[in-house]
Amino acid sequence: MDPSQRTSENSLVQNEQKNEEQDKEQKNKNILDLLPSTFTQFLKDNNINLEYFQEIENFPRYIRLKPDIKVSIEELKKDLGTDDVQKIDYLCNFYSIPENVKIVNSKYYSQGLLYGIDLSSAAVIKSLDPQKGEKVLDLCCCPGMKLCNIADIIGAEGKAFGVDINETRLNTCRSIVKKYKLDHIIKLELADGTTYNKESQFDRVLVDAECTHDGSLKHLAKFIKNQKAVIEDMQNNAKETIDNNEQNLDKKQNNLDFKSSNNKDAENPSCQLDDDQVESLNQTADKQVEQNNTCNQEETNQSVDTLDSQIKENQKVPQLQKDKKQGTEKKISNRELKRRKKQIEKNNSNIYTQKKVKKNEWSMEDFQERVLDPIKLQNIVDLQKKLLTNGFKLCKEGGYIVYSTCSFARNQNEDVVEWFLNEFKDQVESIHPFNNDVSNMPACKPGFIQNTVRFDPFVSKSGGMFVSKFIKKQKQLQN
Ligand SMILES: C[S@@+](CC[C@H](N)C(=O)[O-])C[C@H]1O[C@@H](n2cnc3c(N)ncnc32)[C@H](O)[C@@H]1O
Repeated sequence: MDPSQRTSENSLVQNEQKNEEQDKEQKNKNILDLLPSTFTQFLKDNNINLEYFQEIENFPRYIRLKPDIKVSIEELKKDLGTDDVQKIDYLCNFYSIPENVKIVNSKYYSQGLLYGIDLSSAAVIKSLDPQKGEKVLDLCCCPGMKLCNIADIIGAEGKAFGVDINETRLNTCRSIVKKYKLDHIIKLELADGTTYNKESQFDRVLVDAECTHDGSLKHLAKFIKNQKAVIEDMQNNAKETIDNNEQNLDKKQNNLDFKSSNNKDAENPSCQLDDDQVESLNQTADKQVEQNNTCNQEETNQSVDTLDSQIKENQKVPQLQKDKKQGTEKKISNRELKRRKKQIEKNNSNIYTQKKVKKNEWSMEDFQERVLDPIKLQNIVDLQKKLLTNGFKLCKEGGYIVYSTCSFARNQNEDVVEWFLNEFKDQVESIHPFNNDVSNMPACKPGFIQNTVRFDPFVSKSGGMFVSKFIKKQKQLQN
């Protein structure tokens, strides 16, 4: 190949790369537009890569089989009705399947032999590393997927204690435990994990703490999908407004033409003013489309105000017309104004507070409440510290504690670990959740401090998860 040909090929590749980057940037921008600025600030503060959100819609889902079941991958494919079943080698009896496969139709699922569980959750149990016959405590156990995983590993010679403060969730957990025929291994207790007390100490303690759940990106994916639908609705409404306004403009122009040929008074300023206002409403509707795309709460609120005063202005028009004895005009204008006002109000309803969400889906209020409310956040961090402290107390010397959350927030993760290590400096030691061996767990990345790891959609194709592990030192070894 001559050098000039090579140069042009290189520049073609470079251009393609540039285009791809621009596409990515544009996609990120679009997604950013769907999220309120407070939330995107939260993402930035916690180093949450926006590309996560591109990935979520393409996530696989994961299944785990009970350890004692011998099923070939071919049988599994047949049972699940898909050829796309991939074995995940670094997790025991673990597979990825396409997102749209409904496991409720699986015969193995109905027989209690197959679980739906996220990769990051199974990784937490791999980090806890329970052994056959051990006594293990799960201090925040509901709904119970990790607890069942523990029970499957420790077997009938072991005992798994599951504690949760929420009775309803505990009842759900109870039926899951029953379905998977693990009631002889698992003991469930309704209790506050911060004060739960047992004389005998545990070989391993899992503190999968209550958190803001912002790592549950599936919620986010649904939220974004909902927001997209809301925005599309609003765009359609705004377009309808523009079309209607244009039609009215034509009608008014015809009226005006008709009147000017019959009545000199028709060229009155109020008619002119009305047409201007139709035009200005069209512009407002255009702006509305833009604003709806921008999705900035403050801006949306501002436009409500602008439109309100616009409507008030419009309402003065019929009065002026009445003064000028334009009876028929008044009738049309009032009706038209009411319709416009209704349309504008419909368009203007704040998209973040629209309750278009179904049960189990997040609205913007859920986000605000879960992730952004500073008082709630502080309470959660306090709770996490108390749970970890009690988990530490209940663990036997030489035993292991795993602290995990499904939040990306540093203050619920690394900051809690740093506090814990400082508080119990002579009594605990942090150890790497996967023995610092990438082949043990390729699907995670280092956390912000030593011996901590993070799962995220980008590196793990899973929900977000933070994992840390400690060993409780034996007294004679403590300094
Ligand atoms: C992240 S979820 C645990 C998920 C669970 N480990 C699993 O894998 O299915 C947190 C749980 O903590 C529970 N929780 C909150 N405060 C608690 C407390 N003070 N004591 C015990 N459990 C608590 C909640 O009810 C919730 O079920």
